[in-house]
Amino acid sequence: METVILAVVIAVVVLGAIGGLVVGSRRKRPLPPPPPTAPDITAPPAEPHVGDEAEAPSDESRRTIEEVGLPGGPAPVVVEEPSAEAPAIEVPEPTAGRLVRLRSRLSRSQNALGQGLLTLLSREHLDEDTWEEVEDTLLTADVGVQPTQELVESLRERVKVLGTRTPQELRALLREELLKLVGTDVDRAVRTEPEGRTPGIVMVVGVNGTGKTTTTGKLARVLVADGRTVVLGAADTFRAAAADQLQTWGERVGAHTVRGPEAGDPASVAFDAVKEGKEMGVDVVLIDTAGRLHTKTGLMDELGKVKRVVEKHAPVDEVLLVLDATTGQNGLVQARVFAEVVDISGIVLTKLDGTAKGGIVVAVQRELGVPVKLVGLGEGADDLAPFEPEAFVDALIGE
Ligand SMILES: Nc1nc2c(ncn2[C@@H]2O[C@H](COP(=O)(O)OP(=O)(O)OP(=O)(O)O)[C@@H](O)[C@H]2O)c(=O)[nH]1
Repeated sequence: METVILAVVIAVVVLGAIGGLVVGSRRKRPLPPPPPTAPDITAPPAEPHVGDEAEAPSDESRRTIEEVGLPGGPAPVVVEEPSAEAPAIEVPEPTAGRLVRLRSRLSRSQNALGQGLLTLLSREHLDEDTWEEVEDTLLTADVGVQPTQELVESLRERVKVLGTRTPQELRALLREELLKLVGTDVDRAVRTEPEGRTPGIVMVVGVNGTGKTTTTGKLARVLVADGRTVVLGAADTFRAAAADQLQTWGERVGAHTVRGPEAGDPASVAFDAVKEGKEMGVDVVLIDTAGRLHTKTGLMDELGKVKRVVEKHAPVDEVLLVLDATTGQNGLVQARVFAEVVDISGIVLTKLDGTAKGGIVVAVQRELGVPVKLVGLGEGADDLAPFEPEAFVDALIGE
């Protein structure tokens, strides 16, 4: 019995000791960290990095900023796309009599050339020195050597015959002689009405900055003013802004512009322009070409290519060379080079309003054997005028 009691006591003591150990060891363990609660964020969340999980996509359809109303605020406003407004189509001024209307723009040439000559010829004694001054006046106005000599010779002869001279007689004499130099019996109409087919095809060529793109745009207005329909071809693909510039000119008079990719093939734009012009049934297709530097043979060759490609449709009716009247002799050099590459059929002299060298009209015609057909007398949209020899000479000598 005593043995049993002893065994029970030992068992109780051993169990107690074990329990105490377990409890004791548990108490010594550090407390587990508290469950995470939402922290107060004071700094922006870090940027995601490569390999970070993307947020789970939400199926909820997103609302646009217009749909999210402010609490208690007004109902969301529906913003409507502004309807693209068609630009107003302008009605250009008629072309008849434009040069007469714009003749005051030739005042610089009038003072230097017309008035200069009249003053010299009115001198009582026309000695050698005076005739030399006449010659200098003509040369300074860029009339050119050969035409100057012809004019001086003729004037000397006629003044001698005339004897005493009244200002009216002198004026009439000079008018006649200048008209002879400029030429009155040439067809100066821009050829846009080929027989038996439409559209007429006009190419506009010239060196950068002569006013070529502007002239093409103004010419579209000239044609529209005369009741024709026009498609423009922006084959100046080298200068990015040229196509925009041309398109703006076209839109103003309701003319469609055919364009190509920037730096694309000018010949293909020109080809497409004529194709679209045919499909649309317009009267005239005007092609603006890149302002080629006359020293760059490759570019010049390309101009020839534009013409050849266009002629797969039909012959080009008119090739207009745009020359800046203020560049004088340099303009003549350009004219010569262009004439070698394409057959120039007409000349447009721009910026005659800004020069005293109106005599370039005579010189350039002589140089190319091609008539001046249009003259630029300002930057205004309707400042391009059909060239009329009488109105031009009258403006020079001041009626
Ligand atoms: N005063 C005056 N300015 C003109 C006349 N014709 C054109 N201009 C101006 O000349 C500048 C050059 O004209 P553009 O048409 O851009 O010249 P562009 O020859 O086409 O030049 P590229 O496209 O670079 O070949 C423009 O500021 C025109 O307004 C004119 O008859 N008189």
